[in-house]
Amino acid sequence: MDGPLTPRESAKFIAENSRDVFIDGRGVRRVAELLLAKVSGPELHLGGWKALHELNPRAADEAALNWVFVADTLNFSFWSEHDERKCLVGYRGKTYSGYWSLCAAVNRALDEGIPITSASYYATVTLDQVQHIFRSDTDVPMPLIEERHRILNETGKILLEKFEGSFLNCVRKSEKSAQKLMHLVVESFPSYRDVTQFEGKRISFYKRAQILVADTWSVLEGKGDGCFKDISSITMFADYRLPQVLVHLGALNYSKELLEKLLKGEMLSYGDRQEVEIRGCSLWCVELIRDCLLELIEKKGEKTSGEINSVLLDYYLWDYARDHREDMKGIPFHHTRCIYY
Ligand SMILES: Nc1nc2c(c(CN[C@H]3C=C[C@H](O)[C@@H]3O)cn2[C@@H]2O[C@H](COP(=O)(O)O)[C@@H](O)[C@H]2O)c(=O)[nH]1
Repeated sequence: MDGPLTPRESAKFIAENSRDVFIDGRGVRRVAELLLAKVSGPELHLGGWKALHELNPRAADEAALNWVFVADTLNFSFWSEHDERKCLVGYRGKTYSGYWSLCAAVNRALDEGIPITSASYYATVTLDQVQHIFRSDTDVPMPLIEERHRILNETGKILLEKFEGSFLNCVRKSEKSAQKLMHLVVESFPSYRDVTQFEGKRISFYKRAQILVADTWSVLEGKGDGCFKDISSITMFADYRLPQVLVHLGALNYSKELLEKLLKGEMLSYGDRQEVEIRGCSLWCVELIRDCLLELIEKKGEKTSGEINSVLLDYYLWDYARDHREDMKGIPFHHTRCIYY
């Protein structure tokens, strides 16, 4: 049986058949113009991954890669039912929420001498130990903690069996191809298989596999084993924050019926038609924004600080969403509880 459509093909197909989510061409252009002003700055540059984020590793070595692998293996579902009651992790004098609470907990564990980024440790780590490592400063635990425990054991065992316990060996097997690495990760590690159905077709988003490739490229600073010649083939990562910021910026719209559902905080299940439309149209929207931005750069002869691709646009828009949380309060994000994003 042939595989699912690629994320890019899936997104195009979904956008062409979507009933409740719509891309706004004028909004796409407005976002591209917003980004045009940033193309020569640090935010739309590979170096921003380290320069702008104090919890990310500084190094570009095997240990840093294994840090990225654990972080992206657990990089899912941080949202809480009530925003005022959520998991928080204090680390080195700062308090972190959401994805950053995961990174803070990993760094806190390493500081405490717990080798949480070593496969030989997390392949057999117990649920009690995982609950301690990812403990919250509030009475709200990190969501899906049992799933995180199961996935750590499963992933650690496979990394030991197939890649001598180091993600560097997985990267080296992909021979500097982003696509080969993405597919090797999806084939080897079940929790990365972000695949579902839409209108009778098998589609893929591979959100965590794609962000793992992107973070590998970033942590290795695009050099050596991380010099992916095809990094531009990686699309944005279909999570629950990007749709929210794209609606906020006017590039994406929801039908009245869907917006009402989201405003009520109704759950959508992984693979539901509307959930797939939100993820697919967001992905396609970012592809259109990237095309428009590259046209504007060409037309205006703008100097860029390196190649502009969907990975960098995604990172920028995700950071923008974190920095504009207050302004975006009125825009709902979809509530899906799953291990894929
Ligand atoms: N599209 C996209 N989704 C991303 C990321 C990240 C963090 N990655 C990079 C960002 C900085 C570092 O440089 C990391 O490399 C997390 N997420 C997703 O967001 C959700 C968590 O959101 P909140 O609850 O607000 O923390 C959850 O689904 C999580 O999977 C990204 O970059 N793009």
